Amino acid sequence: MSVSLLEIAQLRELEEKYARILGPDVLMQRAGKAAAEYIRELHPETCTVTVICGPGNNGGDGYVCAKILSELGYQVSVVNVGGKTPKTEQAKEALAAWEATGATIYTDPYDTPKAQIVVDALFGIGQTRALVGEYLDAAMWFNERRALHVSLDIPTGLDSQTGNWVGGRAGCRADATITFLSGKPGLYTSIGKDACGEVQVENLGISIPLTKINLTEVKDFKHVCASRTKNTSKADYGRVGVIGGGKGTVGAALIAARSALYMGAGRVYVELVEEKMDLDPSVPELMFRDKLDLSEMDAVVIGCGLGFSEKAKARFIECLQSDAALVIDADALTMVAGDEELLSLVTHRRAHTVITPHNAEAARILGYPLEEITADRLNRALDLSVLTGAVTVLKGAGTIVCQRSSISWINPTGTPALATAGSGDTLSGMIAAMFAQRYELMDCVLSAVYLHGLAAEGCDSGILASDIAPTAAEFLQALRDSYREHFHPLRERTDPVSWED
Ligand SMILES: NC(=O)C1=CN([C@@H]2O[C@H](COP(=O)(O)OP(=O)(O)OC[C@H]3O[C@@H](n4cnc5c(N)ncnc54)[C@H](O)[C@@H]3O)[C@@H](O)[C@H]2O)[C@@H](O)CC1
Ligand SMILES: Nc1ncnc2c1ncn2[C@@H]1O[C@H](COP(=O)(O)OP(=O)(O)O)[C@@H](O)[C@H]1O
Ligand SMILES: [K+]
Repeated sequence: MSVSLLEIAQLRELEEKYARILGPDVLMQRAGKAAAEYIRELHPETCTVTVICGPGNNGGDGYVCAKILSELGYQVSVVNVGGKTPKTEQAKEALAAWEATGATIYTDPYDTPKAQIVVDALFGIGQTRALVGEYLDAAMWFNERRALHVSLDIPTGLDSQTGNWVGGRAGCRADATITFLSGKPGLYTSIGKDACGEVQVENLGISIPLTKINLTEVKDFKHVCASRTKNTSKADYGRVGVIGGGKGTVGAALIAARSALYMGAGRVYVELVEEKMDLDPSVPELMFRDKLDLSEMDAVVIGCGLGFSEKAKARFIECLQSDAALVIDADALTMVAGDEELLSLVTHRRAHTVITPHNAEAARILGYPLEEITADRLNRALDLSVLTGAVTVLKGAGTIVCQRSSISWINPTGTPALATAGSGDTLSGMIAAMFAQRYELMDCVLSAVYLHGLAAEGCDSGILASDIAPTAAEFLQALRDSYREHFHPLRERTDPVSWED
């Protein structure tokens, strides 16, 4: 099962339920304690800490955390930013408990002594409007410190749903975020990827319900991680066809095709609509056809470097009418934008269909300005799946995978090293390879997206698109080794991945 990411309404519901069951302040006490323990893990040696607290329950968490850290021997300064009375009873009590220690309460962080750790407890999921005044100043103070920056629940200013800044106003940037009850979608996509630093989820001893938004984990595609049976041949791993080859962009189809081979497709064929090639000397395993017999293909990738010629469009229509699993990428996506006939063919497909737009392609298909996509990538991915009936892979930092049933996954892997020409083509080839090997629909998509991202972990740049699939294949092998080890009846369980549900 995936890791659930809860939306605000679901978090509020849980909060109310457990306030009734456990008492109103128990979750805040647990959150503050978990935060203090997390900070101790990050910096076991006692040191100077400044906690900046806002007017709501996030601030309450901050007061509880401050008191526990102080009891652990850290030298803690606390700021009640703006000096107002907290808005909730629990937060008032938490402030009173800190005051009872006799420590100074600051109202302006600039008055506090220098600290090695700064803790952001300004706002959490209750922030509804852009930061202004003393709160904005406090967030700027936080960012300016040369210290370890820790945010409680979410970095102040971040929209926990979309991963954008509330009201477009930048807030706190943390090195580490401890988030309570469950992960939230905004921590794992868009600006959230930068603002949170390392994310630690602390469920506060509460059982978290399954939800429609998940963070992908390896267990979500464990069937792909099972070893192949030995008595097999290439016929068991299917045929992938890649159709591209617009003038000057042959490479895109070759990259996709090569990736499909690395990810285990039995045979891979290439059809170039405008160009002619019989052999790719760097990948002689690829086979070239003037026109693929679509009925022989298990999976087809169309769009990578395809161009927009009449011939390309006619071929796209034939693919849409075929029974092959189809990955629609790049130029084919642009063709669909504003073309009712093509869109209708997409929606009427019976075989598996995946669309892999980046934000700009998503904007074209939906007919929205780009900003409306980036403002809420999760909901726009859902719009795309509803419009097309296809599984949507909305690419970018925190790629979103979404089904029409409105179940979504945010992919946790990937780095800016993937922001290089051709890496999307690689992903399309990888997805098609999984289809050719006849895994279940979501196993195919989630595994390809996850492994594609994993291949770039630890790098900011310096990766060529054609290097991604070979590295992803190595990671897949490591997962298969771990899986086999785990389920081997005679071996000790030492593998790092937990495979049980
Ligand atoms: N959901 C839960 O079950 C738990 C929540 N806890 C904490 O409680 C937080 C949520 O608490 P709250 O609902 O009090 O929310 P916040 O602490 O985020 O504060 C919201 C308050 O600030 C006001 N506000 C919003 N934006 C503002 C702005 N830009 N300038 C000034 N005021 C603004 C709101 O009107 C509201 O009164 C969570 O993020 C978490 O830290 C934890 O204590 C433990 C459990
Ligand atoms: N900053 C980033 N962090 C994580 N993944 C990224 C980042 N930038 C790009 N990617 C990934 O790289 C790929 C780029 O695809 P795309 O934009 O279609 O490139 P191309 O058209 O050159 O093939 C996508 O899988 C996307 O999710
Ligand atoms: K916060």
